[in-house]
Amino acid sequence: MLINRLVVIGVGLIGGSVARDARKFGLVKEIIGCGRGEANLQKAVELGVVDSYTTDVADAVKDADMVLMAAPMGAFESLFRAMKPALSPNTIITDAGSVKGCVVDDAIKVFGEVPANLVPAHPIAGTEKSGVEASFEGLYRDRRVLLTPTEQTDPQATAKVRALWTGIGARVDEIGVEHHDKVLAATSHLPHLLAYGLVDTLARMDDSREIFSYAAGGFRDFTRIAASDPQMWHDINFTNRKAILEVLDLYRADLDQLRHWISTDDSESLMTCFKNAKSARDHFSSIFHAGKPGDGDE
Ligand SMILES: NC(=O)C1=CN([C@@H]2O[C@H](COP(=O)(O)OP(=O)(O)OC[C@H]3O[C@@H](n4cnc5c(N)ncnc54)[C@H](O)[C@@H]3O)[C@@H](O)[C@H]2O)C=CC1
Ligand SMILES: O=C(O)C(=O)Cc1ccc(O)cc1
Repeated sequence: MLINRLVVIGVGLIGGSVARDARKFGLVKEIIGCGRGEANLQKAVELGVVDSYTTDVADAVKDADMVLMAAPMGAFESLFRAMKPALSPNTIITDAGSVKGCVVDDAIKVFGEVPANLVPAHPIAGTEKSGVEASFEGLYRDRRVLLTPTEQTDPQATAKVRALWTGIGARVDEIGVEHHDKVLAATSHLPHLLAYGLVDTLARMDDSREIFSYAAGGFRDFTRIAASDPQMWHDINFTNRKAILEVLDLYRADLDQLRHWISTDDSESLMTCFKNAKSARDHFSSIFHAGKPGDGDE
């Protein structure tokens, strides 16, 4: 048995999916859910995702072997504060948040240093749905999980978190915190921002009903992620502000360039751009894993 008592703070899509598989693969003896929404936590017990729950964070973590934080990024600092008085030095703290620099920063604010047993992590798969009822077994089979241990992180804690993810079928890599946030700003945070922005722009147009009713598959592909949880994406944009602004500025400049080519009838430049993009997309699609929710390539 890898973990005696696992505490999942935020039993939603991600926390619930990890809990389901941790149990299925016999990695945990007991799973305690913790969060703010009692109805969701009760549902988690009914579904067998957790064994019991509490809304009191200190109570939840006091005898935990591992705490998995799977709440929106904006909640992390107050969660660290709430767990601090009850944490044992042997308890491993890990998370599933989409941004990693803010986890380290929040931990330093609360604990005065990066705790040796903090192993920041990010599973790079999910869906646009939220809540425990959206969680499912197998979400992380063959999916990538990035661990971002710091210099202070105890390698044994990292090994245990790695074993949890590999135990539920994920492929685990380690990467630096800052590098993680830069890469994910480009491949995940920017596309979500663009999808939200486009849908909002079109929804505010006079003929929006007609626009949406005649939308083809391409529009659905591009905007599925705009149905994601607004609170979660609000928090991601502010906690990864610097990296997102950098890549957004780059993209804005390239959009202006596209506009310029169209307005000046520069057919050659537009064609070159589209050909380059197509060959890059064709090349990268061979390394995507198609056919499962959350891979962004359905
Ligand atoms: N949705 C996705 O596809 C992915 C999400 N993530 C990250 O995982 C985390 C959780 O996301 P989801 O499971 O999708 O969200 P979710 O909305 O399905 O679940 C989040 C849970 O956290 C609870 N919660 C909210 N505020 C809280 C607080 N202050 N204290 C305790 N619990 C609180 C909510 O009640 C909910 O049960 C986020 O940090 C997100 O960035 C990471 C990878 C993929
Ligand atoms: O629904 C999708 O396609 C996603 O991109 C899910 C997702 C959302 C946030 C993450 O940090 C990682 C994956």
